[in-house]
Amino acid sequence: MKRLLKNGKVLDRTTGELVAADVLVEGRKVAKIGPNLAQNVTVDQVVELGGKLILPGLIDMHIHLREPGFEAKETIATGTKAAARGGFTTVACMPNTRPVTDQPETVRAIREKARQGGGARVLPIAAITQGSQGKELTNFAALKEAGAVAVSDDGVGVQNPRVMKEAMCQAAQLDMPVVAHCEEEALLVPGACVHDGVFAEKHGLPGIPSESEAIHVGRDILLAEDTGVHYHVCHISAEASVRLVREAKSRGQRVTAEVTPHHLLLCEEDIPSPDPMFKMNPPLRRKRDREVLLEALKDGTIDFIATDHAPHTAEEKARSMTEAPFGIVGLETAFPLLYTHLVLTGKLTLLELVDKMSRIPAECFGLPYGTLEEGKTADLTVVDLEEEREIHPAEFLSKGKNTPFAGWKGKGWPVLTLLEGEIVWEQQTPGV
Ligand SMILES: NC(=O)N[C@@H](CC(=O)O)C(=O)O
Ligand SMILES: [Zn+2]
Ligand SMILES: [Zn+2]
Repeated sequence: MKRLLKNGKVLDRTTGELVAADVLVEGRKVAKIGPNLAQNVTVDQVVELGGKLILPGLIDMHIHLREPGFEAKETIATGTKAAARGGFTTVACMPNTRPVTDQPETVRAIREKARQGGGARVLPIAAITQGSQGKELTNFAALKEAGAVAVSDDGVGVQNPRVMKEAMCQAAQLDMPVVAHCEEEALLVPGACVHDGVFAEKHGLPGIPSESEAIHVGRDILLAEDTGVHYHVCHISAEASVRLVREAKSRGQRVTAEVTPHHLLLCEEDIPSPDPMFKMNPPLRRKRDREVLLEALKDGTIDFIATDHAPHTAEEKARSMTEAPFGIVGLETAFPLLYTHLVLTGKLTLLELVDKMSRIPAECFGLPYGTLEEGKTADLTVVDLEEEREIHPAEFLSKGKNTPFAGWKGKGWPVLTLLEGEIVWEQQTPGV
């Protein structure tokens, strides 16, 4: 199958400018990129792009697909469709399912289901400890052999430093990244649901202090130092955590970090009222933290963006601020939100944003995706940079409608997504 994406634009990596180009897809690969390719080839299908932007398929190294066990929140089928609609072609899913992804069979089952569902490439992340209980390590070698790309107990922090140290030693031997949800439970109070700051104070809500994150970041950097492990910090949110990662990187330690769109765009001051749509872990922190996260993303201290797409049911999110589960969805809004609020405002260049959502996560995890190049896998996302649209959660393909961004307007909507040369999502009616 030969497919020509005609009259598109691509990002010139040397100038950062948009240049007119066609992309010829042959089978699973990008065969050619250049102007007016139509003159020289016969193809099976021509897709007219009308000047829209062709990007490498986006990569999200932190999402929750909820299957097995929590299919009311999301399934592999709905989550990967949501990914495709958001322009993501590769997603890494966290192991806090039921059962927890702590067995090779579960890893294989997720990969098999994802292959059938077909919306996006799914890379399972397996648990560090059995049941993510923080006690007994899982069998990293067997999990890797089954296809796990990393280990994480996301959802909870590994409380015992001895367990974490042993995990790092074993992961280093197998060259598996240790992906850490950083949270020290000894610093938490029951019912803690928002940052321990002005909003918590105003509404009399129990707060989550920044140190509960940073103390694990610091601890883990120390523990990882002599092991040579690739240590990755999930959803970094606090200034102190950023400072610790920066120091580790300055010594050449193999530490990476991700930040979510919501921590880049929102802070505690933006929470209108005690509304569980603004409840996520880690919480929205101070304005100062948000500014530091953006600076750190720009200067490379924070490597890339991951959504932490965390779907929950309407019923669960209708509970009170202390009772509702943590987490918000992100796959279907990440690119337009960040394009509109970081690129169009001049805080990041388009090339920076795209790299931090494709090339860099791929490089950090050694994946052969994330760039638009001849000869590479044809994972592609076409984006409309012009049309402004409003976010309507009812239109999400994800089962989760839990977003604090409902009603926000933006540009930069993905309109066409190709996975290994096949169209996996295409926008039908404008405005949907
Ligand atoms: N981030 C969240 O608020 N929630 C995540 C868990 C997690 O990522 O720690 C979830 O699984 O719902
Ligand atoms: Zn987490
Ligand atoms: Zn998560």
